[in-house]
Amino acid sequence: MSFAKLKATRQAKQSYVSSNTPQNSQESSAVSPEAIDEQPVTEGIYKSIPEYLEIRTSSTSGRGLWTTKSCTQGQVIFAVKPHAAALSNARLDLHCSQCFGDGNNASLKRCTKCQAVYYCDSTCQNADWPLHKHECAALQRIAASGETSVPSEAIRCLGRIMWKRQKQGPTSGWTREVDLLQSHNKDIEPSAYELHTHLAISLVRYLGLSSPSEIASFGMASGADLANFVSRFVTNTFTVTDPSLAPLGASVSPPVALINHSCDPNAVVVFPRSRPKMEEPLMQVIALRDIAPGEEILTAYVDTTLPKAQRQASLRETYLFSCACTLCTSTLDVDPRESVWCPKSCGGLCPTPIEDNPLSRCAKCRAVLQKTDEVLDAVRIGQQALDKATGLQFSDPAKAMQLASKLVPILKEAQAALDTAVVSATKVVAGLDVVLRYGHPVRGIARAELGKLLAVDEPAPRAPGTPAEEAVRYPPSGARRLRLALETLLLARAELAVGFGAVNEGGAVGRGVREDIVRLERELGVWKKGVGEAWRDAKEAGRSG
Ligand SMILES: C[S@@+](CC[C@H](N)C(=O)[O-])C[C@H]1O[C@@H](n2cnc3c(N)ncnc32)[C@H](O)[C@@H]1O
Repeated sequence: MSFAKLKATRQAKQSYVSSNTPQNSQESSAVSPEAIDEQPVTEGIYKSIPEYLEIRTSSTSGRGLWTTKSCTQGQVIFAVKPHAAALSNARLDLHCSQCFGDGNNASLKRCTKCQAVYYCDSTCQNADWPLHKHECAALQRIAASGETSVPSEAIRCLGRIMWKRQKQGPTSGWTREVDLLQSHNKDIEPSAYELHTHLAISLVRYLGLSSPSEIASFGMASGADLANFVSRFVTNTFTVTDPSLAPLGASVSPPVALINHSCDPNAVVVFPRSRPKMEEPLMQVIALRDIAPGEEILTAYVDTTLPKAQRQASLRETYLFSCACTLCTSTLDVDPRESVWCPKSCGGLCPTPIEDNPLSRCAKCRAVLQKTDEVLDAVRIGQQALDKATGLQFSDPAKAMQLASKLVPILKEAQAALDTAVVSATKVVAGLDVVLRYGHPVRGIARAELGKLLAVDEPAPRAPGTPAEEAVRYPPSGARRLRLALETLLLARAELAVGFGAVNEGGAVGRGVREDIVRLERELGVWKKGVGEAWRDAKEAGRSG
């Protein structure tokens, strides 16, 4: 197709006609109803989006998805397989490159040609072959050139989209959806421009293109088209996660990418791994709360446990907008994301002291926060530890897993270490409860982890104290601890069923929690029986004595 024709096709795709305004709008909408002015022409595309979702366009946030029917909390609003997905380099030898599963701990089979990707079995390998045959040749070419590392997930994901669009053709629905992804090519900052240029150059090399004219075989007319394509990728890419939310790689799904952002979202995108493996990785958009007809579906693009300044900076840098959601415009005295618990334990919060203004009081009881230097140090050390742990999870997940698995035997042997871990996990859960909406998958996962820690066999359970002592002891010991573990896991299961979808039973983690609950109920039954028998024995001994 000629450049002029391509340009005309693109312009036709981007011409929008007027539409009705929505019936009503709710508080978490990214845009006010007055701002909704257009409805894009989308005939023949976005077929995976259910009929009750409408694409509407506004001058403030572009296209978005609006529901015309009520959605209930925990409902899967829609589920799609991404147009393309690629595992991160650190995950290549740990997961199947087709279904993204971990092969259920059985050994994965390596592609004998490129030696870079792995599969569960020949079924997964055959299913991936139509795309991997191009990728395999590209990876072999890159290795033969003396390059020791495999191209990044971004390049491999972009490569997959390019080969698929070559196969589908420029006018196919699949390609049109990709071409309609929002691009910020014209507005990007110089630093982002460098990143895009670097990605585009690496992509050209990966695809093995030796002249600009070869781009035409991918339905693109010029290097500028390629740069635009890269820009679209950056704005619309999603992280694929495993069922416990650990990052696995990058993906692109144009239907899901229609959803705009809010820091107080009414929906989440997760990969609960609830379907047969050939349908995975499947992205599922789940309602975090009941959503009324006429509301916009909104997800969060950034970590909403972060303070506003960090969220805004991240949104501006990658997505080029300033968020005006309910959370960002709220005038609350104290944001739990930037506060510490009241020193008098009244349940209130004190704004985190800052060096310029170390005086901080509890917003509820007005108690003054003492030792602010220590608080500032603790915040700094905590942030450094978090950055380090997150960095390791991305760069070397195998090492992160190895370190975590080394912890388990330590916890099983040292009561004090186990109790400290329980206390820390409890603080994480309490913190997440005040910053994230009920049912958010991060809350569900954290609560499941706490429940599992409480259920670990105590190496040296404490002898019971007086009822008054026991009432304030945390974590409790013995049967009280097991009961708390059970209650925590029941709460976790309920939250996971929201965040990962009710029909998915909370995804793989939710299903694991259900098994833990059954085990604990059995164990508690044994405790009860044991205690009952001990009472009976004692009574009988008393009678005969
Ligand atoms: C993944 S796309 C979302 C769909 C996009 N609106 C479209 O028309 O294709 C992300 C882009 O949408 C816009 N956007 C998303 N949420 C927004 C919001 N709350 N306010 C303003 N713009 C938003 C920004 O331009 C952002 O870079």
